Amino acid sequence: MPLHRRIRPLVNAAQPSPGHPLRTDEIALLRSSIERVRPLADEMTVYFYAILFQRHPEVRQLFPANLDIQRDRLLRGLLHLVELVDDPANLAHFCRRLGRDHRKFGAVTAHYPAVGAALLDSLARFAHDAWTPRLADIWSRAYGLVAQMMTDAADDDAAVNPAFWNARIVDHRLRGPGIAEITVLPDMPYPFVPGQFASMETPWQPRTWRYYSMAHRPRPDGTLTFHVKAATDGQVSPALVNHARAGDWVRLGAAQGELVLNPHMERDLVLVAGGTGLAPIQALVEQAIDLSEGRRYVDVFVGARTADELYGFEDLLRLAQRNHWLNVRAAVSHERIPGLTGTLPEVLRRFGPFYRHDAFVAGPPGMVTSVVQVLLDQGVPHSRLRHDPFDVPALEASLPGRLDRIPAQGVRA
Ligand SMILES: NC(=O)C1=CN([C@@H]2O[C@H](COP(=O)(O)OP(=O)(O)OC[C@H]3O[C@@H](n4cnc5c(N)ncnc54)[C@H](O)[C@@H]3O)[C@@H](O)[C@H]2O)C=CC1
Repeated sequence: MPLHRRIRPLVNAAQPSPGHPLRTDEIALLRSSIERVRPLADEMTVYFYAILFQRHPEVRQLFPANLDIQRDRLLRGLLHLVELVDDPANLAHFCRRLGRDHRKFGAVTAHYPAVGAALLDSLARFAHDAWTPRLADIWSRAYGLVAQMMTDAADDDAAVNPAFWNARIVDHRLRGPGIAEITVLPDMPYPFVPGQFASMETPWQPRTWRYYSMAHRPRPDGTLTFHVKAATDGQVSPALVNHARAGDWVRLGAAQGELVLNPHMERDLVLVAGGTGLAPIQALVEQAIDLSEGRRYVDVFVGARTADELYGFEDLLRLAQRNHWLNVRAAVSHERIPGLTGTLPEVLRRFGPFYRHDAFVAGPPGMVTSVVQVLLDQGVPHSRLRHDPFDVPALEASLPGRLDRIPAQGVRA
């Protein structure tokens, strides 16, 4: 049975049924307890992992050696779940994605109670006197529901997909300073739609997963190409750019992401790519070519810091030469070159307004935030703006209809 038919609405102020739905007053309590621990988030997450690993040492092996990013994600995930608690459809969507994605960590049903107990004990400790038996009961039911939805989704997914895909690097080429285009061949068919991304684990940082978008529509030969820039403070992307070679193996989690075209919509499109955010935008351009056949105009803006980093632009120009409805423009922000100079938000202000368009934005979080603001100022409604808060997608990726509520923020790979 599909998951959405299995879950009952979480909120039911009139008729609370024992053990399950949360009433409005209970949700308010849940939220106020989270606000209470929010300033102590760092200490609370350290404590959470400490007691979890002390009680269940076998769980430690599921996590990367360096827990810093993971710590950050736990609390953000929790905050996000609490934010969605009165929105059953989106909560189910989020838990489903989380449950499916957690399969790659080897997270089995048996671990959920251990995590839940550590979580409640941590909340109890850091909420101090605000923690009451009633609050403990509310949290316990909320956690139980989330864990149930995640395990159901994981079970459903296990019927059709592997927990992860092994993929062999078949091509590795440098496209700019510190930028590589890496093509892999998964050992089994890898389903995705253009604009989505995969999580990737490399042999150089076991159990550390980073996110990279497929730069194309699905191909007949099943290969996948990613754009990777070696972040100076990163652990995974520098290894992928500088050490990975054809013949190396990586692992991929299931495709995710909401940066996807609705094939039934025919509005004009504005697509904005900053740096390696070009990957999903290029995939959307390919799909628009398949779908549109000139039924709509597509404006693409590609931004880079320097001309050397403006890889991939010529490929787009060639596509534009063959498709009159496709316009592509590039902007360079940290160098003066003939053509467009400036940051993407500045350039979009010059070319807009795009209020009749559907807008898709991909790139560094700061750029996404400011481009989204420019588009909102130009009258693009939230409902027609799509972006993935890319650096923490499994936990905070935008949900249909909630795009306006999700901040773009995060850490570099
Ligand atoms: N689906 C998605 O949203 C995807 C996101 N990404 C993310 O894109 C980023 C790419 O990084 P790089 O290639 O190093 O980009 P970058 O730092 O070289 O910047 C690319 C462009 O964005 C502009 N920009 C950067 N920060 C800005 C800010 N705060 N305000 C306005 N404009 C700004 C730059 O001027 C330049 O035009 C990574 O963080 C990666 O995680 C990558 C692929 C897909």
